[in-house]
Amino acid sequence: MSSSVLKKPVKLSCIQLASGADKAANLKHAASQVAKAAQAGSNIVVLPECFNSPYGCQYFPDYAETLLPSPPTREQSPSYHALSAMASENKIYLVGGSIPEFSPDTKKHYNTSLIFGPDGKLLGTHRKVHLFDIDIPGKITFKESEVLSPGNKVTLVDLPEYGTIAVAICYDVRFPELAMIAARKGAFALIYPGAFNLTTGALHWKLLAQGRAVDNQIYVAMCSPARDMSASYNAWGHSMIVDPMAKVLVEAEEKEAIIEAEIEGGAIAEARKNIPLNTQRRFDVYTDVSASGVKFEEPGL
Ligand SMILES: NC(=O)CC(=O)C(=O)O
Repeated sequence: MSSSVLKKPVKLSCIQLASGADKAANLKHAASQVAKAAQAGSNIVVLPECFNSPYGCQYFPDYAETLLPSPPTREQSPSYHALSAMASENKIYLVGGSIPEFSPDTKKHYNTSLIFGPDGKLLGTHRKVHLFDIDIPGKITFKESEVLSPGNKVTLVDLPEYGTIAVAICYDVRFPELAMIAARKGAFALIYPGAFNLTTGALHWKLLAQGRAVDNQIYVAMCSPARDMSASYNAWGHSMIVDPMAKVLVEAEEKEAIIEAEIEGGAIAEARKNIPLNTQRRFDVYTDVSASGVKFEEPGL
């Protein structure tokens, strides 16, 4: 793999958005923050997990939108149309965080990210593959699988001017295989809209961002909602962009913020030249999980 994984330098930003219960207000607010990031020069903009709703199993069905048939009508998915307009009006690539989705085909709910190009066209979708089911007694219990179903593919999205990004959602960051496959397939950045909490955020958020970066010698962006202590789920915040040597280039605090960093292919090439993991792997000792049987496409989403 060479430096050409990122064709030219690009400004990447994460919007650590403050969202509430009013979906229309959330969409309007997201639009104003995306415009701000674009005016400041960002070409790739990322929103957080469940940016249009509160985060929690009790909310997913009420906030869910229908994305099929594609494109959906405005009634079926106001968020799809709002995100498409944010991308086209600002001429940016937009990783639209995630939204709760209901599929009329499968009759199931998903946690889904929509990725749009500068012309407002949908470039890709990712349904959260690994659902957030944890139980840390006395701290946090969460069971997304009570309401949501998992996606079933690795998501790589081609941004013609720049190269390929991988998009996954929050808990997906804990699974190194997914990141490894995306990096071996040529992604220049792993982008995770996410919403860790005060327990796991303090322990693992930064560690995982740096871990995925150093394992794969790749940029990593993790984009959280702003922390709201009056909400039922308190997001960790601390959105960050990490470079291919695992250095944190920029990190938000807890409150609403836009963080941005210029990223460039030379840093990926240099990391891979100086520490040449890509030529030192021992596939005679262990299996290359990226070599076969990887699912990239999901018909109709
Ligand atoms: N919210 C998530 O999906 C994941 C999370 O908070 C964690 O892994 O911790």
